[in-house]
Amino acid sequence: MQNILEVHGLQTLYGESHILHGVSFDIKSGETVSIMGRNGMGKSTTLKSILGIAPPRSGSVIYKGEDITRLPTWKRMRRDIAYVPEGRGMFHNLTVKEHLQIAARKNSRGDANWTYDQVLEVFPRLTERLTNKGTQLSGGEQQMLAIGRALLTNPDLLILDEATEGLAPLIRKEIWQVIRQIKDSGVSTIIVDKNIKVLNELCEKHILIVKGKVMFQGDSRSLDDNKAFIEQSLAV
Ligand SMILES: Nc1ncnc2c1ncn2[C@@H]1O[C@H](COP(=O)(O)OP(=O)(O)OP(=O)(O)O)[C@@H](O)[C@H]1O
Repeated sequence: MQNILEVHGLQTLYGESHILHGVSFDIKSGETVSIMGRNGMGKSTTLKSILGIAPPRSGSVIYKGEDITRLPTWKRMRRDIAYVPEGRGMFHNLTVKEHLQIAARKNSRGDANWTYDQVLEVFPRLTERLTNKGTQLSGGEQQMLAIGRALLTNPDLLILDEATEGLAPLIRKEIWQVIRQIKDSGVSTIIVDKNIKVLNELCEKHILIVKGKVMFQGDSRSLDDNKAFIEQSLAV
């Protein structure tokens, strides 16, 4: 299988603060990959470097064989990368329906595998909220809307930061079910989350970041073999 993404030696700084110290990994097409790590270790910064929101000082991001390290974020999005950030970014003046309608587009190949109706089918809760403003939704509904919006761009690579953080158990369960459906639809996905159990079962590959360095990468079997070390690295 071909790599959809290769990240080589990312060194990323915010001003004088050196956050990423040579982060490298790759993702095969269709793979679902977890990024784990304690708070403040550089998970979101890794995602932001891939997206061009926090461009690395050195290192490279290769997407579908093309070096996109210096491309502006919007051009990466036009290459079918979608991002669901922490905090979700809803507009207070737009309804759920409008959020979804504005996001919907074919991808760069002209495909529209995810449609407005399909998104409502996987997130029936949103159907009941179509006329509500984005910011009137509960945290879980906002997360569903954020994922729905991302899907409607028909991405090849979906990046989810803190997909289930702070949500009620039942809502988490619904979101994990949808992430499973996204996986089954063949979209390559990067998920930052803290739930090792679900990630272990869902993802083919796992990456552990500690203080801006990749301290572990491997498949679920290897994750099991290194469980003690990984749990220790995630313990607060
Ligand atoms: N815009 C910024 N300016 C300066 N420092 C930042 C900025 N964003 C993040 N940082 C710092 O960079 C470090 C890594 O943050 P990052 O958000 O990548 O961590 P994380 O592993 O995603 O953790 P969390 O789960 O808390 O988001 C932290 O020390 C954080 O305070």
